[in-house]
Amino acid sequence: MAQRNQNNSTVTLKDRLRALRNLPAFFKLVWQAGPGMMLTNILLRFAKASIPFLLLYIGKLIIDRVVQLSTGNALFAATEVWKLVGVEFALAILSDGLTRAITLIDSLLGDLFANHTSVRIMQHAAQLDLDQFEDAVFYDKLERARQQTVGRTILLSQVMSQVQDLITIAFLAAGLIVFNPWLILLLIVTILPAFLGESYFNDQTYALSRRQTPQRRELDYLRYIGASDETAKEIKMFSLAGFITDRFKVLSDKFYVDNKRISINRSLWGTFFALLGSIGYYGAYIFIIRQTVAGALSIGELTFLAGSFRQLRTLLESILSRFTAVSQGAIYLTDFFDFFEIKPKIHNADKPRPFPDPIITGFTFDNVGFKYLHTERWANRNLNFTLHPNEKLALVGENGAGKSTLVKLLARLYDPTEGRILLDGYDLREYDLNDLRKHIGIIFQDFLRYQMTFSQNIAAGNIDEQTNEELIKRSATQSLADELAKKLPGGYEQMLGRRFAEGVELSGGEWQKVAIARAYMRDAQLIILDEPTSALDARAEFQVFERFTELTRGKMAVLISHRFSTVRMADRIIVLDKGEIVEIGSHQELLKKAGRYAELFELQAIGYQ
Ligand SMILES: Nc1ncnc2c1ncn2[C@@H]1O[C@H](COP(=O)(O)OP(=O)(O)OP(=O)(O)O)[C@@H](O)[C@H]1O
Repeated sequence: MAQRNQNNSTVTLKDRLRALRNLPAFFKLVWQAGPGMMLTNILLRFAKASIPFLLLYIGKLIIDRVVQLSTGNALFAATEVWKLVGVEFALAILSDGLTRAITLIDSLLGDLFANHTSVRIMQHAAQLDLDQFEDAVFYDKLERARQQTVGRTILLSQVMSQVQDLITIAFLAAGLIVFNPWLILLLIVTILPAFLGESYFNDQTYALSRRQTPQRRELDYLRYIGASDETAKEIKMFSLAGFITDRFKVLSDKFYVDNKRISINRSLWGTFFALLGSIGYYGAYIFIIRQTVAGALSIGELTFLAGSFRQLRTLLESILSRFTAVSQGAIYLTDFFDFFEIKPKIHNADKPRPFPDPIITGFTFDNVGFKYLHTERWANRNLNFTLHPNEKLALVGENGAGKSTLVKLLARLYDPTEGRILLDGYDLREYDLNDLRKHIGIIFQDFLRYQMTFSQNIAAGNIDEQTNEELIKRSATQSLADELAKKLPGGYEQMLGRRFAEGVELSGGEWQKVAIARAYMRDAQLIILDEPTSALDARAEFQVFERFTELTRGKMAVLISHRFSTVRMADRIIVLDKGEIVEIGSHQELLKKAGRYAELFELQAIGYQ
């Protein structure tokens, strides 16, 4: 793919020409979106390309015959003129029909292309790593790629029209060359300034649009927090609406001013260049008239040549300005293809090791350390421990101690920055990523509240089983969500959330029960619960964990919780501080040790008194 310096927003002619190399890949995508339609489009455009020349030529024949008939010099019958008029009429109708058919197919193909590429973007985004989603540069690329799905459909008709116009020009130019090749030169000289002006302003627009990407994302974000069901509560209570709309206004006004400056310049220069074009045309026109008056041309030839010249001018002008638009489109395409060039760092081993079922020795952290992208601080460091089969491990520590990071490493959402995690003695990276994830059931503290049905919210834990009502019901029963379903008017088919019609909003704890059911949807060997019970009332949490212990018997489990009543149920507890393990042992052992755990435990006990 054409590459360009990401930090440099100015575009050279070389960049433009290089960007044209994106076109074959682009057309391949269009072809994949709708092969039949693309072929029809090409054929129709070929047919349409020949019509302007035919119309002019038949016009010339008609005029010459009419002149001869009117001066009484005709050597043919008057009906011949009517036949020609009939042919011209048929061609005019055909031309109109072709234009409509082409426009229709362009727009249908455009829709297909937009759908096809949106799906491709979603598929590709799904393969990428979590840390790529946490990177602003990545979001800029994603945003630009998304813009291309709709924006580029116009490129398709532009390139096709370009080819069509080139064919029409070839026909018309052949006629002019026979008469006087200098006219063609005159034509090009008068049009060139317009072309250069057009390309200059396109460069400016593109550079501006690139510079504006982060602000455009900010505008989208402001639009979202300014008016959405998830944000309305807080925005109202903190009276943030004014703050948000002011920021929106400042940004959008700046957009407006920047765009206005370019648009005005473009339109002033455009007027001047159009004037040059008109001077060229009338120069040629005068020349043709003089030739006709001198008797070197017939009246029919006069109309044919003047018509050809006028049409050529329009066509050349649009071809040249379209060239800048096409190369511009091709440059935007670089952004689109750049997005597909982003490859996940976390991927499958070439020959993955078969996943152990059952796991024999467990997961071993061997001096594991991890730093998030673009940060200098270690979120986890010097982690050395083994999670044994059948073991229930709890992670405790203050906010930011590195608990969630540890479980994300375990699930290979990130790979360690140093050290390694072993599963049954082999690096986690040697196993198939899908196998690993299939054997892990994980519920995050910031789990998703899908604006879908109750049943789909649970099936999300194992979407292959989305029609397995029995499994869904059993999982719901295990997480106490089943009682909730009984209270909902739509039962398991109840739409949840407020975003769509007839949706019912749940309380924080109710959502957690639904989310926990997802963990039971798969027969995972390791279940991780990252604080999903924080909003449950004391009785519900006790019941959830009582069942959890029962249901995960024979399995490995990792729990993150700030409630010691829950934590103490674990076989072993790891106490983390600033990313490192400070203590490890059972509840009793750690209490006896009278260290950090005992201190935190005491603090909570005092709080409950
Ligand atoms: N996506 C991220 N990018 C950069 N830094 C992060 C990211 N997620 C977490 N951190 C940082 O890593 C450190 C550990 O965070 P982590 O979420 O693992 O803590 P935690 O112990 O789970 O905290 P809590 O109890 O508040 O959930 C924190 O200092 C946090 O700021």
